[in-house]
Amino acid sequence: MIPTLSWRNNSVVLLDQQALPVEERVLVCTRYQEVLTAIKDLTVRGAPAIGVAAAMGIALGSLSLPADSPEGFRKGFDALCDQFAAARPTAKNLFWAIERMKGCFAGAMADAMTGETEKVRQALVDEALRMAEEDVAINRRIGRNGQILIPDGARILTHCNAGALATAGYGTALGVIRAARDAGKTIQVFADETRPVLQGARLTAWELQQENIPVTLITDNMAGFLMKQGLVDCVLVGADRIAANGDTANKIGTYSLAVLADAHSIPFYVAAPLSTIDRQLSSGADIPIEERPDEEVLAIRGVRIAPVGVGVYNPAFDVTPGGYIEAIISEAGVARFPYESSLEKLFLEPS
Ligand SMILES: CSC[C@H]1O[C@H](OP(=O)(O)O)[C@H](O)[C@@H]1O
Repeated sequence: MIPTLSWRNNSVVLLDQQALPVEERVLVCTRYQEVLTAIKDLTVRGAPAIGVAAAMGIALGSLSLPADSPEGFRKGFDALCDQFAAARPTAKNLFWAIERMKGCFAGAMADAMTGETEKVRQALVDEALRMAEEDVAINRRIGRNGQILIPDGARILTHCNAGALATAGYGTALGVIRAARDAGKTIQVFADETRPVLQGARLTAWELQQENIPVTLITDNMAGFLMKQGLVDCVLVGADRIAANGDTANKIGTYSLAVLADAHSIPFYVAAPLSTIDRQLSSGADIPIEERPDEEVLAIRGVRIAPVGVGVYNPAFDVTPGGYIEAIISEAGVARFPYESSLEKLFLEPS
């Protein structure tokens, strides 16, 4: 599979996720503005992936920053970071990645002050590439930690795409599925199509098919009936921002799945790197929820499915209270309710 994102000849190469599954094509970004647009229009999407994409975009933008003065160079860098911070509001990983790039810049400031801006530019590129590499390793650890929860023969329902396409590789929720398969377990996946942008139908179904992982596509409104028939053993999803008490923002429709799973006594798991956890947020009440363009609801691939002029509400995420979540799987280990303490332990005493 073409990598979700990569750095090639001072350009950011993105697998164009708007074109999948019909066409596998890449977008070669030679200017940071192209990366910024790609994040906004979901050419690249998924919490960890947009973090790494922003890091690469900032590194790309730094290559053309005017360096006639250290102050001007720093102001230009800060403006780059601000633009990427405004791209999408919900995924904590985006802001975590930007802070990491700022830390790298601060660490190289001595070089910037002496006009060694080429060293700073290279340090930023190296940091972005390191983040991409680390993300895949983190996802493999999430997979190992999570697959223990997956019984042989499990029938897993997932929502949206929390796979290699949502990360720098391997995936979070789909990373757990890959790890369970690699542990020799027989699994099958039910993928919610995930209206309105259809990440499940277009991306998860495609991604799992690439690896011959059995996947059955369902529409979002079928999940409850599937559970009632006893056809789901667990629900496994990704996350975009997790509050200190475990309240989790994820793709719209996740909360509905959690309530349905609770009603049918089906375990509901969240898989996410520690960079998704917002330790400053005591609950999910203040997680910013992105509202996206009406067109995403009014049409599918450009074909209008609703009358002109109808009102539209298009929140891209919802928040699942921590009490509905059986376990949160990270690279540092598995946290269980109550999350105020168990999540903090992951930061302090990784297993
Ligand atoms: C591994 S995080 C993936 C996460 O991001 C998705 O949102 P979007 O496709 O809008 O970026 C969705 O919430 C996934 O669970």
